[in-house]
Order: sequence, then structure tokens, then C-alpha cells
Amino acid sequence: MDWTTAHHYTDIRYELSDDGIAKITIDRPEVRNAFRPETVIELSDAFERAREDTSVGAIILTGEGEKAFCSGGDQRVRGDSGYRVGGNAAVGRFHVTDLHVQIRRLPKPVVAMVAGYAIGGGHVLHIVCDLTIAADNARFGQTGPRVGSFDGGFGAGLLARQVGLKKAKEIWFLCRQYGAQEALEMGLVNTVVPYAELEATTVDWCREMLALSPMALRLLKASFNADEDGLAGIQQLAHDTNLLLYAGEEAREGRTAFLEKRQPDFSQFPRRP
Ligand SMILES: CC(C)(COP(=O)(O)OP(=O)(O)OC[C@H]1O[C@@H](n2cnc3c(N)ncnc32)[C@H](O)[C@@H]1OP(=O)(O)O)[C@@H](O)C(=O)NCCC(=O)NCCSC(=O)c1cc(O)c2ccccc2c1O
Repeated sequence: MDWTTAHHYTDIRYELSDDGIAKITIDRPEVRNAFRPETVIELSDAFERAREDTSVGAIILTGEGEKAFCSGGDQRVRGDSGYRVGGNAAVGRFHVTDLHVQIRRLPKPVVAMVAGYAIGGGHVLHIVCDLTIAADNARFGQTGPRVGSFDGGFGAGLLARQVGLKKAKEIWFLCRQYGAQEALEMGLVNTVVPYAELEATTVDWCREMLALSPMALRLLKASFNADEDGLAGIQQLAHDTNLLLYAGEEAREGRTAFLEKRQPDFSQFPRRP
């Protein structure tokens, strides 16, 4: 697969295929692709870039190398008030949770491509992606209670929806690691493939989605969010539906009437049963 670098970052890579796939790679293999605040800022920028690029229809999130997708927050820059920018800022950050919301709100499918460890905050990153393709060497788990941390947001609630409440509690309360096959059996990932086939399979899945209606995929993603995110999810689905209303004659009549300073004539539109 040929990828073209579309923007240069320090901690991540942002690449595009020639057919509408963006690939975002956490590029810190020396720490098993742990993220520091700078990494999260770059990831957020890259996801926004992919969102704004109308040629992009699917996004892959992955980690460099075969040893890890992501090992969570970089413990070397963890201070008493969060993770420190530059390793020594006085006030820390916990803003990977904003990235979770951004990935879920992004109106294009986001696919986690996981080889090696998806651990701690790195595990939550794959949970918030729409699909997960795992290599046969992938290992999943939470470590929060082992390092004095927890994610009570999507890391707990969404995980429970994916694998069931008892299993989610087991994952968090015992901090065990689970292999790719076990993850597949519990509904944590969509498929498992040999590492050598990981990228080709992920790209194939993306291409299948690229051949489908982008608006239908967008509304489906918003529909799942509406169920899971309460009022914020309903707002997103409503906003997306409003896009369709805007594109129709009925809404156009309202806008045109306002601009022409006349009463709108909605009588021409059916009152559908
Ligand atoms: C991931 C591992 C299981 C890999 O084990 P392995 O044996 O393959 O490799 P090493 O352990 O030897 O690691 C190689 C090298 O990488 C360094 N490293 C690994 N992970 C990290 C990390 N997270 N931070 C910093 N450095 C890391 C390791 O020290 C080695 O360096 P050398 O210099 O010695 O070569 C295993 O490494 C592992 O268990 N890692 C730790 C996983 C972990 O506990 N992660 C943090 C969980 S907490 C978290 O992520 C988190 C972040 C947030 O931002 C939150 C925000 C809001 C709520 C909750 C949050 C949250 O919980």
C-alpha cells in the first residue's frame, strides 16, 4: 500500500492513500507508542485535518511497529495534576478524553488497526474507534488500578456495552491482558488476522466502506452515538439530519422567503403520513 505524507508532526505520522483513506500513526515505538500531551494535541489536529478533507472517507488509527498500538499515557511525564507538556509544565493535562469525544463525533468511520499492545489509555483509544482490526499478536487490557488511574467515561461505559458489564468489570478490576482471539470472542474487536495481513485487511475494510453512501454511514455513526451519548448524541444525530433538511426544496423555500422578505409558501410540500 502506498501512503503519501500529508502533514509533518513530531509524535505522529499523517498519511493519505490515493483513494480516500487517512492513516494516523502514533510514532513513539521506544515507549510502546505511549502518548504525551503533545501527542494528543497532534492527534487532535490530524483527526480535524481528516475531517475537513472532503476526499477522505475513512480513517485508520494505528501505532508504529508490531509491538504496540498504544500503551496509554506516558508515565514519564505524569505529574500530580496530570500529564505535563514538555515533561515539566507546572499544570498537567488529562485531555485525551477530549480526543475520545472528537473521534466519536467525527462523521467518518474510524478504524483502529491494532498490532501488539493496546493497553491502559491505549486500550480506551481503540474502544472509542468504530471498528477494530487486530493482528494475531495483539494484546488488550486496562492497567489503571495498577498505576493509580481509571477512565470512568467511555473507557468504562462503552467497554461495558461492547463486552458486557461483568466482563468490563473483570477487565478493569483485575488488570489482566487478553489475546486477540479472546478479544474477538468477547466482542472487543471485529476480526483477527495474521500480522502480515493487518494493513491490507484494514485497507480492504476501509475500501468496502468507501464504496458505500457517506451520508448513510455518517447517520449510522450518529445513530449509535445517539443511543450511547444521551442528549449530546441526539444533538449530533439531529444536526446531521438537519444537513439533509437544508439540502431539500422545503428548507430552501424558508430561506428564500426570508431573503425575499415574503411569507414562506410551504403548501407545496406534502404533509407526509
Ligand atoms: C505496554 C507494556 C505491556 C509493554 O511491555 P513490554 O515488556 O513489551 O515492554 P516494556 O515494558 O519493556 O516497555 C518498553 C519501553 O517502553 C516504556 N513504556 C511502556 N509503556 C509506557 C508508558 N505508558 N509510559 C512511558 N513509558 C512506557 C517502558 O518503560 C520501556 O522503556 P525502557 O526505557 O525501560 O526501555 C508495558 O510497557 C506496560 O504495561 N506499560 C505501561 C502501561 C500503562 O500502565 N499505561 C498507563 C495507564 S494510565 C493511562 O494510560 C491513562 C491516560 C490518560 O490520559 C487518562 C486520562 C483520563 C483518565 C484516565 C487516563 C488513563 O488511565
